[in-house]
Amino acid sequence: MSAETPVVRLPIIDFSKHELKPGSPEWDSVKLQVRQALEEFGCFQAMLDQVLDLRKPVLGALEELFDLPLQTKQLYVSDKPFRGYYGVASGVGQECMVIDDAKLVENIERGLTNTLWPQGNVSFSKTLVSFTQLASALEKRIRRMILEIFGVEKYTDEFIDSTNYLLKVMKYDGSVTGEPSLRAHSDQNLTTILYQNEVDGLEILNKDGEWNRVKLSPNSFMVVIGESLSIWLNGRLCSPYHRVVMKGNKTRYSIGLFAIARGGYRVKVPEELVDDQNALRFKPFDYEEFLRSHSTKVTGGALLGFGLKSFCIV
Ligand SMILES: O=C(O)CCC(=O)C(=O)O
Ligand SMILES: [Fe+2]
Repeated sequence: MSAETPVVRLPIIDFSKHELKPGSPEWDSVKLQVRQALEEFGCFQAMLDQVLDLRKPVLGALEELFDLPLQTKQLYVSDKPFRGYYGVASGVGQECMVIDDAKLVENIERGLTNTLWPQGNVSFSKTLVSFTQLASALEKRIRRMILEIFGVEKYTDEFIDSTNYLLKVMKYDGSVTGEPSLRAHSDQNLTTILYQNEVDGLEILNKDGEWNRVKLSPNSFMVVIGESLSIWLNGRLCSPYHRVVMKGNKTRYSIGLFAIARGGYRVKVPEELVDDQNALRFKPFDYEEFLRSHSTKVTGGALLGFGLKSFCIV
């Protein structure tokens, strides 16, 4: 079955224009492309000049990290949901590490780098921080565009200010079994920004219920809508189902920045998105409360925690 999976080329949207300021014609043109891509796929590729500059250091840092001995990687333990090293638990050759509140440079430096390299590793920290900064700036721009698309831009600052970022680095061993290395899921957070090495593996479920392999461009980040944002929009955009299936024996590395509604912030559908034609579909929720109450599992290394929509459905 797996050898036949068709390839989908997701739209590539150019974010590298320097004049890309809210209100400019360039901004409006990119916003329109974002809308079309999200309505069709729930995801797209965002092209940025700086991505190619970061490619070598980021992929190098991922290899350097996962090449460490297992005992060293296991020093990065979890004292909070999600944070930590998750290795080979799934039995499908996937390892990952999650750094919470990655927005804070100190958490990368103090939490991860200094645990794994007690003598320090400045270039490693710098690389992950650069990725985090570029990806989070892009995420904020895209969220602003999405709110404008639905005429609720007045909430942009409050919404963005209530966001935490989580950084996740992943390694997938090659496999020929056709079994997913990361099982099918939709991201439960707000939005996800992904990047990978040259080894493909990501698949998304299209509207006809068929799996498509995603061919990712080396100069672009993959942008994915999560369930929290879909709920905030009263269901207006859909979060795509996706998984990772490895083919062949090459190792895949990926890195993701996950925007998450901060604990204490109630994710609530704006009143402007509810009317006679659009009944309120979701009750307000606190994402951290959901995680706590919903026996969230980090299964196979995925940041899952299924069931957000059923948790808050009206
Ligand atoms: O490795 C990837 O590209 C996808 C990872 C993913 O979907 C996730 O961690 O939620
Ligand atoms: Fe995902």
